Amino acid sequence: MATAHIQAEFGEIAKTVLMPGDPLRAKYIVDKYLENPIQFNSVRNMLGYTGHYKGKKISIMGSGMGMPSIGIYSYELFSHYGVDTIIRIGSAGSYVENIKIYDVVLGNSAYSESSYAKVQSGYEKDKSYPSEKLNSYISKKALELNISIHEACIHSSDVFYVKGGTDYKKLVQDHGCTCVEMESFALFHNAQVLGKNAACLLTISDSFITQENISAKERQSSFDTMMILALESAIGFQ
Ligand SMILES: O=P(O)(O)O[C@H]1O[C@H](CO)[C@@H](O)[C@H]1O
Ligand SMILES: O=c1cc[nH]c(=O)[nH]1
Repeated sequence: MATAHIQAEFGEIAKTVLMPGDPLRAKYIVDKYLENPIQFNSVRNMLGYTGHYKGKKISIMGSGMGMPSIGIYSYELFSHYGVDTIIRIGSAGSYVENIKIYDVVLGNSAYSESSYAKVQSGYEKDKSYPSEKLNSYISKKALELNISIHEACIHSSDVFYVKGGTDYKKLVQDHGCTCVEMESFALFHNAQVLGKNAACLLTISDSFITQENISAKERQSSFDTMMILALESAIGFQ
């Protein structure tokens, strides 16, 4: 039965879902990599599809931007549709010199100022964590595919435009954050409370160090290295 945000019937969504923030990034991956895709969601234009990659069933769905949005979709996927594993595939801004534009980061923790986890279940800490088993699988897969990744702490921010600019050096120094995005703290938390698996792969689209950034079109359709790592990890981990 449908939810208020996802129109799919039970069984139409695979056990493993890849989630970019951008629904058009979801469509790009589906068009390029999936066999026989079927669209299961168009509510609010949050496009979701199920198809096959190398013969294995997999779903790809946009999460929207920010923790409230991925909080809703990931919760419904895990608790209502029987999804076991979500791998976020996002863009991020680098806070450190050695993580450069187009580098791929695998989050080993997410620091946040957000109240998401406290409101959701009373969790008071400011870091949440991915599934260890899933992360170590992705890490092994990256080695096997000769894809270089940084395993690092992510800053999950509620605010894209910070007055006066983000004090990123303080976030690096005080919390070990290496890059910023806006969803993984909530995704990791939902997976934790529901006993499911979550991980977050990011491609660097902006650098706080060099001020470089890539276009909206590139954020939609140029993250193939991360996409291949996510697809290969998803089908192997199932
Ligand atoms: O490219 P996505 O996956 O949306 O991720 C990042 O991009 C958006 C901001 O531009 C935020 O959602 C942030 O987390
Ligand atoms: O949240 C984000 C995502 C990409 N780039 C940023 O600077 N912040």
